[in-house]
Amino acid sequence: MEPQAQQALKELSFVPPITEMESDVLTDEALSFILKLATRFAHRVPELLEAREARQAQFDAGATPDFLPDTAEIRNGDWRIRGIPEDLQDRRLEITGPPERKMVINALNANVKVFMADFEDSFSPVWGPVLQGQRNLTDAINRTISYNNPATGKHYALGDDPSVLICRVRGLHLKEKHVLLNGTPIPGALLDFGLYFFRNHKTLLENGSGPYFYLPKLQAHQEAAWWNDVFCFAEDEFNLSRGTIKATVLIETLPAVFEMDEILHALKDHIVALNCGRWDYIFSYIKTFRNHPDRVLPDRQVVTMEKPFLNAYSRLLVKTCHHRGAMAMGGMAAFIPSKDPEKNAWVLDKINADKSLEANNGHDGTWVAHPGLADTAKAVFDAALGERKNQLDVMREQDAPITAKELTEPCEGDRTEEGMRHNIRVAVQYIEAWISGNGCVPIYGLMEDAATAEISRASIWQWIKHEKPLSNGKTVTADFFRACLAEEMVVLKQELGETVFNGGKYQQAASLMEQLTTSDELADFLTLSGYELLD
Ligand SMILES: CC(=O)SCCNC(=O)CCNC(=O)[C@H](O)C(C)(C)COP(=O)(O)OP(=O)(O)OC[C@H]1O[C@@H](n2cnc3c(N)ncnc32)[C@H](O)[C@@H]1OP(=O)(O)O
Ligand SMILES: O=CC(=O)O
Ligand SMILES: [Mg+2]
Repeated sequence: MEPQAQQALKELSFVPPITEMESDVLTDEALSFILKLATRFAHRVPELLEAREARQAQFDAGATPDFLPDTAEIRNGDWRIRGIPEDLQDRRLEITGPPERKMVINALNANVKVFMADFEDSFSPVWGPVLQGQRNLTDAINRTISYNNPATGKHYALGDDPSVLICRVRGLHLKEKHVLLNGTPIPGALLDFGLYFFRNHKTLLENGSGPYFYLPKLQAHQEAAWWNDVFCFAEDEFNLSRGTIKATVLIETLPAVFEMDEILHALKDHIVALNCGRWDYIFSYIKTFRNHPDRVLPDRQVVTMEKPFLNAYSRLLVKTCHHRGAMAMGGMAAFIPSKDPEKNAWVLDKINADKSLEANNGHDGTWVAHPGLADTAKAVFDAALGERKNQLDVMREQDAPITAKELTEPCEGDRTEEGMRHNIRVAVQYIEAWISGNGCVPIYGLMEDAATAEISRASIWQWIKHEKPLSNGKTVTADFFRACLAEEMVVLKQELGETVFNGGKYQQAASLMEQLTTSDELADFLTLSGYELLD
């Protein structure tokens, strides 16, 4: 064993210890690289997270987010990002999904340009699947991936022209409790990044692609600078030229929308795009304004991209990106196909409307959650782009300036008892799935993942906090919520059937939901308490 690898095994520890079965992914050489990353960068993450808290304390005291006075020079400066590789020039349609074996093959074969393999919102980071996800992606990159479905006998293999692969790593708030550096769990983001980069960068580059990443849930440009340091270190370590790693940053927190120029600037050698992660963004609006009674959101169903604060976010993202030569990706409509043809036609109409709004705002591409939506979404962007690969040329100067007031506009709409009860059933079912190891599930015809479920549970917390009246005159209190939760558990048992209900972790999910919803402080992420319940 190389001396460096021996060192890695001394300083990193594993709980439980690495098994023979895991040593194909956790090789000595891979661990040596993870150790270098963790030693150099892990200690800066708590500082970044503390800065988030300090900022939130100001919002809690009544401040509202705004553009930063100290970085006006960056916003006013004349600079552009380094550039966009050929295989990322056309991103009109991207499919997303957790890195499960069948899903990876289906996504790479779908009628899309890019597959975002997701270790974040749609993934429950159980240790085994974290490692299996890495194996699946490496097999996909090596073009050796295949899968036999034992239930149907169907064989899955890659087609001739797989889509471009981008890996979304975990957010900075999530630790990987199975890997410790001097006794402290390392950031999940560093493990996901380190393994994917180490295992695949060479083959990706030989295949004419590259190590491409989606970075989720950033709240400040200092976090982008941290990622830039990680990327520079990784490139230097493997003698790769600056800018080999390419990143797309999700703008999915309210503070980050005020720092888009700064984020692009901090990562300018590496960044190629920003993306409107609308679900986390809505969740972040709730979190940021948790103490602001005038900014309590209505029923989740009415908070659509047509609402002024969300439309302003999409338009400002397009404008900022195009000004700097970066692509502006749209986000996810949560609808998924239905087996009922009439319902499915309705779903496709919704997809068409949502994607048309994005294309008209100037986005260069968008996301779908399911291959059955790909043709519809792609047709919208095909029509908008014409002969072009993207619409980087669209500047929409008529949008200037988009103000802080527009971005933080209160959102009109009803708060209903049915909306609240619906949120309870969705959140309980999603939490149950997540703590059982499944990060993305269809519930009542919608794709639910960590970001969408956060909205469901945080909305109720906010309604309780501000004792909001519902459209039927009742007031939302903790006791009222508890009574509704008990009743909705009975409904869920009926809907799911006794066998599924009793065989699942629904009681555990309900008690986590109760704890999250009635606590004095709004918990940062449901996945933090959820992770304590995971293997
Ligand atoms: C807020 C955000 O962050 S959005 C991004 C994160 N969220 C996601 O990535 C959602 C990804 N989507 C999914 O996980 C799934 O579509 C779900 C869970 C919503 C529904 O999945 P299923 O219940 O399996 O759907 P369904 O039964 O209709 O699937 C039909 C086929 O499509 C495949 N499929 C469904 N979604 C996807 C996908 N996203 N990528 C690739 N294939 C998919 C299924 O594997 C299945 O394949 P098969 O016919 O070969 O067996
Ligand atoms: O990650 C995407 C989102 O909408 O959240
Ligand atoms: Mg998200």
